[in-house]
Amino acid sequence: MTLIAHERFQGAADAPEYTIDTDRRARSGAAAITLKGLEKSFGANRVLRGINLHIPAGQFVAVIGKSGCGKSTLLRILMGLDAPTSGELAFDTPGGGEANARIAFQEPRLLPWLDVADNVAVGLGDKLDRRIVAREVEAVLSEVQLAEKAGEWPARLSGGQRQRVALARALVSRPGVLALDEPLGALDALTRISMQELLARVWRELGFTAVLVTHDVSEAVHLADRVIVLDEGRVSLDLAIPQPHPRRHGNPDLAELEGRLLSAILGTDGGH
Ligand SMILES: Nc1ncnc2c1ncn2[C@@H]1O[C@H](COP(=O)(O)OP(=O)(O)OP(=O)(O)O)[C@@H](O)[C@H]1O
Repeated sequence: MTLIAHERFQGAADAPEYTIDTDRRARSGAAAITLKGLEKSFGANRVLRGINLHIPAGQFVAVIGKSGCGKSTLLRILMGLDAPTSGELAFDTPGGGEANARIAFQEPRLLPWLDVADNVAVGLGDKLDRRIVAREVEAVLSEVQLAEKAGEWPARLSGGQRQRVALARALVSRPGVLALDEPLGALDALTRISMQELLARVWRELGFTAVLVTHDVSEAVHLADRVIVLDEGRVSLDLAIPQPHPRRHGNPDLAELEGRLLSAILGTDGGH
C-alpha cells in the first residue's frame, strides 16, 4: 500500500493538459471520479483507447478483463502514479475540497521493524499529535478486527491479517477514494471470502468511493455496485449489480450476473 501522488502533471507537449487533485490529509467525504477520452500508450502499445467513465461519490466499482487489458494501468493513472498520454481525469468532492485517495496492492508491503500499530500510523504521516495518531490507529484497527494485534510484529501475522493491517493503513486517513489492485489475490479461498465480507462492511460503514481491480468475477459481483469490463483498451461492458448489501455468496441473481460477465470477458456472449 502506498501514499498517493499529490501532483499536477503536465501532459506531453502535444497532448491536452490535465490535472489530478488529491490531498493526502484532506478529511473531506467520498469523491466522484470522471474520466474523459483517457488514453495511455507505452511506445506503440495503445493500452487505453479512450476511456469515458463517471464514478459517483461513494460507488463501489470493480474493473475486470483479460490479463494485459490495462486494468492496473487504469488504476495507476486514477491514483496519479502514472500519467495518461491524453484525456481528462477529475476528482470532485461534495464540499469542493481536494480528494484524499489511497491504494492497496496484492502485496501488503508492511515495514518489518514496526509493530502493527506503527505500520498503520505510517498512513497518517508524521504531522499529527501522537495522541490523535494513537486514537485513530486504535479506531481503524477495531474496524478491521485487529485491535488485539496492535503490538504484534508483521512476521507473526497470517497473510489475511497482514492484508488487514495494510487495509487499516490505507483507511486510517479516511480517504475519499480507495483503489484496490487485486488486494485479496494472494489469499487462500476461505480467507479471501472473509476479507471480502470485511471490505464490504468497511465500505458500507465508511462510505468511500472504491475502485477494485480483480481477476475474480465472483468477487467483483459480490462487492461492487457496478462492474466495468475492459477489452482492447475500451470499456466493453458497464454492468450495474443492483443487489442490496450485505450479499450472500451463492445468491442465484449474482450467479447469473457473474455468468454474463464471464461471457463478456471470454467473448462468448454473441455480441450482446
Ligand atoms: N511501465 C510499462 N511499460 C511498458 N508497458 C507497460 C507498462 N505497464 C504496463 N504495460 C503494458 O500495458 C499493458 C496492460 O498492462 P496492465 O498491467 O495494465 O494489464 P492488466 O489488465 O492489469 O493485466 P493483469 O491482469 O495481467 O495484471 C500490457 O501490455 C503491459 O505490457
